[in-house]
Amino acid sequence: MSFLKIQHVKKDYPNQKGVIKDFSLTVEKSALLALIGESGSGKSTLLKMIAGLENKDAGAIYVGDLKIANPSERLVPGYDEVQLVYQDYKLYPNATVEENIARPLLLYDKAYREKRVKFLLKLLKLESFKDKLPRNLSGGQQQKVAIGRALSLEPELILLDEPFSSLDTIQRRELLVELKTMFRELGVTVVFVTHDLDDALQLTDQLALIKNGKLIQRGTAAEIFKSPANKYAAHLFSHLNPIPNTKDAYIRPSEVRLFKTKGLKVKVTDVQYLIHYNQLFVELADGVQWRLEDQSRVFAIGDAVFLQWDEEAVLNFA
Ligand SMILES: Nc1ncnc2c1ncn2[C@@H]1O[C@H](COP(=O)(O)OP(=O)(O)OP(=O)(O)O)[C@@H](O)[C@H]1O
Repeated sequence: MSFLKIQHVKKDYPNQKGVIKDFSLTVEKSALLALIGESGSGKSTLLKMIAGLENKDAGAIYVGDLKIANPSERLVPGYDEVQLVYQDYKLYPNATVEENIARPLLLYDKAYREKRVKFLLKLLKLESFKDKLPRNLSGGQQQKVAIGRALSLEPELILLDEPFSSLDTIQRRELLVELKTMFRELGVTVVFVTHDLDDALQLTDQLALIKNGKLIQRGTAAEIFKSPANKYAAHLFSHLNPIPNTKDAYIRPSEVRLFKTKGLKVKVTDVQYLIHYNQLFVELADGVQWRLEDQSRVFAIGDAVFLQWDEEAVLNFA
């Protein structure tokens, strides 16, 4: 059953119309969903509206049975049930890790507070850092404390707005894998905003693609890879080679087979050594540039390569 329901939400800013355009999306309870879109597509605005921290112009948002009101309708904006964590989420600099996580629980019973904080420190593997100040932690540990603080009030929905973008790739990937296990254990529902498909796939394979304030496609990574709704969705997964003499048809580099004879003849203009294959930059007869994957690393600059692919692999957007 749907847990988060976003129904026909619209948003204009005074100087920017159509930031969110008739946006509808549902997310199941305990699901982890990545909301992917390029910069300025409206991701942060949407998350803030889900958290009740930004006014919507139209539509409705429900978290379970809770109808999210606009901040203009409430004395204190936001909800304990929905926690938003973003990159600049500030920890209290002069409070320890333990105190930072306990802070939202100050009004709760002491025994409950201590039990909850102990549970979260263990869950986040921060027990041995509990007496440290944020500045003495790594970036990844600081983000875990921020997540611990967001989890302290037992929210049902966690919204992550690119909170890990300041971390290096290795730290970020490790943290995402760790968080995935933790979120699953807790059964909390998560919407993770990112513009990076690789990051999204570390946490989940449930994707929603947003462009210019509109939902482009919703599905698993495999579904969207196989049947992308448009060129934008297809392009998130890989480079697209335009097929000559077609209106809007493309083939992915990974779908093109390379031969020394027979097929479409192209010439190698550059070779790039990548981890799993050599990336070839090639030129077709009419000057069109393509990229190819040379798995056996046999072709060099100046070589002629002959290409073949299956018709079923062609992506047609005409
Ligand atoms: N408070 C605001 N007032 C006016 N315009 C805003 C405001 N917040 C965002 N915008 C504009 O709305 C559009 C969507 O912004 P938003 O931050 O939601 O996008 P985003 O997809 O999260 O982008 P990014 O990935 O860069 O954070 C942008 O064009 C932005 O300039």
